[in-house]
This record gives sequence, C-alpha cells and structure tokens, in this order.
Amino acid sequence: MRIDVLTIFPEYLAPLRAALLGKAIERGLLDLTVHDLRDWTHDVHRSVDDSPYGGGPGMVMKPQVWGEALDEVCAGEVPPRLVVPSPAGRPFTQETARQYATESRLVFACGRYEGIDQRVIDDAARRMPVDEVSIGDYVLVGGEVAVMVMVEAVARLLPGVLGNPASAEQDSFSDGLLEGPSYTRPEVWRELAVPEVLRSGNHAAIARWRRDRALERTFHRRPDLLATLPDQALDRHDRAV
Ligand SMILES: Nc1cc(-c2ccc3ccn(Cc4ccccn4)c3c2)[nH]n1
Repeated sequence: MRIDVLTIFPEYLAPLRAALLGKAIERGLLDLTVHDLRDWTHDVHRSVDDSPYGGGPGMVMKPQVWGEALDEVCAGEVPPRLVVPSPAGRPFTQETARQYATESRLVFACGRYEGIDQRVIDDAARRMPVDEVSIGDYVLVGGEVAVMVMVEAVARLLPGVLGNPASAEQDSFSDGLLEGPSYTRPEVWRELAVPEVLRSGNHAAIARWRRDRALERTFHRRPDLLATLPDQALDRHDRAV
C-alpha cells in the first residue's frame, strides 16, 4: 500500500517510521511519503492560511495551495482515496480501518488552524473518493495525530505487518465486543492470582470464560456496541451473562 501524507509539520509524522511500522516500510509492505504542504506555496512567506469569510476566530487554510498539492500528489492512473481528518467527520472505526486496508493508495490531508477551505474537499470529490473522518469526540489542534492513529490502525491489518496475524483477527471489535482481561506470569503477583480457568488447559472452558469477560466488559463500558450486534451474534448463554 502507498500512503501519502500532506502536512505543514512533516516532522510530526516521524514516529510512523519507528518500531513495527518502520519495519513494514523497510520490508516494502508499506510505502509512506510525507510531503510539506508549503512546497506548493509561491509567496516569500510560504503562507497557507487566511482569515475566514463571515468572520469568526482563527484562520482557514487557503484552497490554492491545497489544490496544487493534491493535483500533484493524487495524480496517477488510479485515483487514491483522500482522507481528511476533521472533528466534524464521520467516525473512524475498526471497520473503516478494515476498508482502508484494502485500498492500494491512501492520501491523508492534515489540516491545521480552523480547518481547510471546504472547496478543496468539494473539488477533490469531483475526481476521487473523499472521506472526512473523526477519530473521536474531542478537538485536536490539527490532523497529524489523527493521521498517525489511522495509519497505525490500517497498516497493522496489512498482510505481513503483524508477526502474528491472529492478533488482528482477535482484535477488540473484531467480533463486535471489547477484549477481556489478559494475564501472564507470575501466577500470583502482589497477592493477585491468575484466574484458575486460564491455567486449567480446558480450552472450551477458557474460550467460554474469555467470551463471558468480553461480554461483561462490553456491557459495562460500551453498551452501545451490544445494541449494534446482529441478533445471531449472541447465543443463549451469552444473553444469560
Ligand atoms: N477527531 C478529531 C479530529 C480533529 C481535527 C482534525 C483536523 C484538524 C484541522 C484543524 N483542527 C483544529 C480545529 C478544527 C476545527 C475546529 C477547531 N479546531 C483539526 C482537528 N480533532 N478531533
């Protein structure tokens, strides 16, 4: 997968080249290019923002600079999917990550200030799929952190990136539930013991116990997820938990 990121703070994306994702890039599983949006300015101040029409606080990112940058970065046989982080976007979920992981190209546009002139998104939508997405109900200072979240969530789903593919298959949310608790050695730590069933070797009982803990945790922390589960996702035992 090829990923391009446009930002006025390229250094903000440096962590994407560390650790697991850095290895995926080195192994050619992911092709990541981070572009400095100011490379498409033509004035001596390299300005990218201006005052908002209609008044209001802060500044808005100019359409001209974004237009030229996207024309160049998004050029090619197959138009990429353009992903624009925004507090006003549709929620980015694990399902979004799964869909994005099937794309051959993604371009992420990192806004700053109060956001990007809407005409940039409207113009791009004339020639490529455009998603305005939110990573949560809070307001960040710009799109860069949101892009790092999304790139990590997508890249880990690419074949070969995770050492153990089962991890991605058993993700929280993969069966619509939150993951339950995990344990490792020692058997007792600060007088807290590992649940007996996990040391029993009874794999059916272990699977049942893990599902029960996932159901309990989801019920208490994210009842909204239970409401969206398809009826057949819960068996009679599940409903009794
Ligand atoms: N889930 C999210 C995404 C964002 C996000 C994404 C991109 C930008 C570009 C600028 N800002 C700051 C901003 C935008 C609008 C109103 C006030 N502040 C952003 C914030 N915040 N929370």
